[in-house]
Amino acid sequence: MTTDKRYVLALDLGTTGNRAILFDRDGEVVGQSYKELKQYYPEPGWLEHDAVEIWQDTLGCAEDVLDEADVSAKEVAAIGLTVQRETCLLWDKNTGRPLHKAIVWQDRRTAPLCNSLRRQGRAEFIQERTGLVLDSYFSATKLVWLLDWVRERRPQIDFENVIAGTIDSWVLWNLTNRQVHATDSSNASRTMLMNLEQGNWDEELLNLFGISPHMMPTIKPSLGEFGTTNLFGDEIPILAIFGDQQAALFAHGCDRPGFLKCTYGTGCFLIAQAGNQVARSQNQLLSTVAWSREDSTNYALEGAMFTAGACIQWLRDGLQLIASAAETENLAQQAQTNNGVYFVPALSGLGAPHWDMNARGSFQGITGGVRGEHMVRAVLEAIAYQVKEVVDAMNRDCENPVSRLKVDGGASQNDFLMQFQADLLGIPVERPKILDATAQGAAFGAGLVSGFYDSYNRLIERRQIDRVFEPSENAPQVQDQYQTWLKAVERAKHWMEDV
Ligand SMILES: Nc1ncnc2c1ncn2[C@@H]1O[C@H](COP(=O)(O)OP(=O)(O)O)[C@@H](O)[C@H]1O
Ligand SMILES: O=P(O)(O)OC[C@H](O)CO
Repeated sequence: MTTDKRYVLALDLGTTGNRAILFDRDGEVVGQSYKELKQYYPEPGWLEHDAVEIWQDTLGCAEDVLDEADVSAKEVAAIGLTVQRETCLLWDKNTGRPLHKAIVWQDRRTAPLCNSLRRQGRAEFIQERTGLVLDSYFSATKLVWLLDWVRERRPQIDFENVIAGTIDSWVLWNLTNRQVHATDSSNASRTMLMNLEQGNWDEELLNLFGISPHMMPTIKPSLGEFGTTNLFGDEIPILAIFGDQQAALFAHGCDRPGFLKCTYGTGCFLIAQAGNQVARSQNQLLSTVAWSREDSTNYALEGAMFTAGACIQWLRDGLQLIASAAETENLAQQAQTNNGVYFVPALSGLGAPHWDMNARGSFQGITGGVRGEHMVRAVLEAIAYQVKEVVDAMNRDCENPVSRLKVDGGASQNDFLMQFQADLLGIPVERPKILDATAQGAAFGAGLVSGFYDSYNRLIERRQIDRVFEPSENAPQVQDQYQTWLKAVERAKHWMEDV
């Protein structure tokens, strides 16, 4: 490693927005750039992203952060890429153009296809092969929908030129001047097409979904070589790719069984490290890849909750009840109680532990005295209640009960939410200074592969805690409310009929 290398660049492409962050040798942030991403809702329950916008914003954020920090590509040791998972697209490798907008992980349009596969008795086979619950959350049925759409609307297309991928593959392909069509095993494990035990595309699953193997990216180790980019003035190697939730697990130092974290971003994702053996849940949690190296794979158990920060975004953009996400904290404090209002955050159905694609969001318990701030508070409380459900499921699956919750992500900056979470769980909630653990994990990974960082343990030891929220005297009352919320959840389930 030459000494002119002073930084690692993390590209963190989330659901709500894309960011680029520069980290120095101490693992500290020296600059960042962020751009919110447009969300397209063409029909109820559908959500799309413009993959060209994702790529342009990725490039723009990376250029901005380098410019603003006055850093040249020569000084960047490596790039680490981390992305929203499952969201996928098809593109034409000759023109470089997507054939349709990307279908986002929250999109429910393929629920009927999943239900039909379930009726055909395929759910257990799929879960056994992939570790995943059969659900429209994952990429496989989204790719089926996209392929059908292309066959119908673009019959002239030559399918030999059509390739598929999750957001990491799309951005990597563009970063490398269309040279590298690859993904890493943490992202691949979320497609519902990867054999979890073997770490390769499963032929039977590709057949089942009618996906031709030539379309699929090569699966590589998360920590390893993904090619280089010369788009910033000099060659920079891309040395790590992770799904964003797995990147956060890496950043929190959760590299041994018994360690877990919860990221409060667009959705909320509780992930427990399982070590080098696939862990199977008895309680509707997912088995997934945490990350892989050339010679080893780490696995994890995951509770995926689809709507967390997304319902705050909805209060802002949909209901226009608030002007900024940050306002929710004061409003919830001012409200003092939820005034009997409970919110079920099933805006995209329910993930763990219910896996109900047909559930929809609801406010319940509304009476004449309810004001906006009670509804805001109910929304924040709901984020915490669903985490409690998943922690309980994790406790049933694992030997040692969760005794401390390490958190990160945009919504974890909300003090009301974090205190409410500590009260509800009755355990401390630990919030680090750097909330962008997803980006931090990608930077740590790429920096370690390049030799820019020499010790994972030292990086983890250096991370600083911002605040620990201890359960307060309100805990018993908050825990009582949880039972009422569970009642509200039961009423929101199975709302939609299959078409
Ligand atoms: N103070 C806050 N309180 C609650 N939610 C917040 C706050 N600030 C940001 N958020 C939510 O955090 C989410 C963005 O977090 P981030 O970790 O960047 O998500 P992603 O990686 O999914 O794009 C948004 O959905 C936003 O509504
Ligand atoms: O955009 P985030 O950070 O909420 O993460 C999305 C997840 O990766 C979806 O599985």
